[in-house]
Amino acid sequence: METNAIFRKNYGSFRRFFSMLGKANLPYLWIVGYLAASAVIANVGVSSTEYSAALFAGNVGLTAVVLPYLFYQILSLILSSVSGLINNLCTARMDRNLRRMVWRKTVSLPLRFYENNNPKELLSRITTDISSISNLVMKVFLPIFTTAYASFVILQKVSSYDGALMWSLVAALPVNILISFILGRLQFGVQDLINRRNAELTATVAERTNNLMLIKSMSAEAKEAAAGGERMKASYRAAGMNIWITGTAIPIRAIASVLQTIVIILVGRGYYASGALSLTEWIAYYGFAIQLTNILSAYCGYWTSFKSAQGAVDRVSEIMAEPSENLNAGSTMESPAGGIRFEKVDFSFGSEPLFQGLDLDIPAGRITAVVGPSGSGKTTLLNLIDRLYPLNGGLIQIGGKDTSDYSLTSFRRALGYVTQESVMYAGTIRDNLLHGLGRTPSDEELDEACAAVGILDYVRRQSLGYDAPVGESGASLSGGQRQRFSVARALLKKPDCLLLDEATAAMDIGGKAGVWASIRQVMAGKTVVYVAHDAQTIRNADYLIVLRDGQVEAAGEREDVMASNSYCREMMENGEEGR
Ligand SMILES: Nc1ncnc2c1ncn2[C@@H]1O[C@H](COP(=O)(O)OP(=O)(O)OP(=O)(O)O)[C@@H](O)[C@H]1O
Repeated sequence: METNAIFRKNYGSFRRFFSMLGKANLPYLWIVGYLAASAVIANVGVSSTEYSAALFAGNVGLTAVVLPYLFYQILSLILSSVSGLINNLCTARMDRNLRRMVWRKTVSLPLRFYENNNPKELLSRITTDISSISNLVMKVFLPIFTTAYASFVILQKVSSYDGALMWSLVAALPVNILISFILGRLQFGVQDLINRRNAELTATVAERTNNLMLIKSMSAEAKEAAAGGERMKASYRAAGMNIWITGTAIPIRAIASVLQTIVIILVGRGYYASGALSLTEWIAYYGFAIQLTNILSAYCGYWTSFKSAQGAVDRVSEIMAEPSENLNAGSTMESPAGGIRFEKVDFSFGSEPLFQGLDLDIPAGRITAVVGPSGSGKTTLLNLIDRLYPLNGGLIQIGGKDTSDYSLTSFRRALGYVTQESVMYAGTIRDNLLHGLGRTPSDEELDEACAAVGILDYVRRQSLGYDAPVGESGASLSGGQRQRFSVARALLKKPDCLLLDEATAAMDIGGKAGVWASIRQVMAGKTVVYVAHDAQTIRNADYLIVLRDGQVEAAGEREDVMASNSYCREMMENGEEGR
């Protein structure tokens, strides 16, 4: 999306970029090794050029010229291979470290961040953009030093032949630099466009492959194929522009290089003709001048990478500059026992407020159902209790203490929360049950939790038991089975406060009853808050809260509210009819 905050056009934030690099734990030792190897290569290159000049000037003495020439040639070859290897290793390590850093940041950003930025586009941040940044460091920033040193060594040598010659050579060099600079600016714009188009394509493919079932059930294959095709066409167009610009740049650079060579010859020939240079020096001068041109042309090619990476730098450093959730600030929540109180809570997702001055009491040690029409704010209420979003105003207390006083990590660990989606990851049943648990329970304890939610028989039927894979996002499980494992995972936390968002909605009637009997038993004397949509589930509550448009319409003992509240009565009547 062009309007996406990640893509805001705000280039040039190098302070943020260097602060990001500072945190990335770069492979400094390898970098020093690369710089040292480059310095040695520069000096070896000078010796090698001088011996080759002597050789081609007719000095063919075996020990004085030929053997040293061969020695420096071979040494230069070996050192160039080693330095190339180190450079590639550095780039790979930098990729790894930067990806780790951005990924750590990504998972620690507040949910609010993802309201404004498409999470799927972050895939490209972690893949393509990080590669551009590693390239930028290894192919642009470090070569500033290696190129400068190599140029210095060469110019120093030329000036040892004749100082004026050295300055004439320096004056002749900027032709190539100017051309590369102009081409670099052109390529930057196109490369940035390619990155954005690829990010959009990745986001589309990731989202659609997650929802293949919907696409098939809606017979939307042709429409989705066409929509994906449009994204691919946009990527292709951007790549096509890049190919044209790069294709045009090659002959322009070649012409510039020929012109440069002519200028070099014109500059040096006068010195040779006047006898200021010997034949060997004249050949060496030519070799040095060509080397210098090649070094600077290559560096100006890196400048193109620099311009291309600027967009990536901006996007990634913007993510890194986003404030993370402060997970560890505050006191440690030992046990969220006690009633939950909302005091004048204000909350909104956008400009429209969802809750305004919401006051609400959820009793301790009892089972409370939250009901209400779709969109009335039930899920958000649970999310706010779990502190997944910061409040705009007011406070939420548990047991008389402001929940924001506790560290987020200890607070969320102490609460059990089964969300509406029953999220499962690719992995084994055990991986999913232990996710975020912070301890390794015995198989007996796992059996107990699975028996409580009626899924133990299923586990026993698997030849691998708890080590059976569940497929991508739990694809090999039914909706009801996913919910049972999700509830088991929450029960294994042994929470003093359990939040359930339609956590039994996909289960059969008998299964629901069994799971609720277990929840009542396991959570006896502890606080349970759940969102319910159907008559059967409502019956499991002791206490009932009816939400409507972000307001509490009714709250009290279940029987009282069911008898007095029109929404509940209607719900029960529909529920009875349905059975
Ligand atoms: N991440 C979000 N970004 C923006 N608006 C949101 C977000 N989540 C919920 N909303 C809006 O907040 C309101 C309350 O949503 P919520 O999911 O809490 O309702 P609900 O009562 O749980 O609904 P349902 O019974 O359908 O699950 C809705 O208008 C919804 O559109």
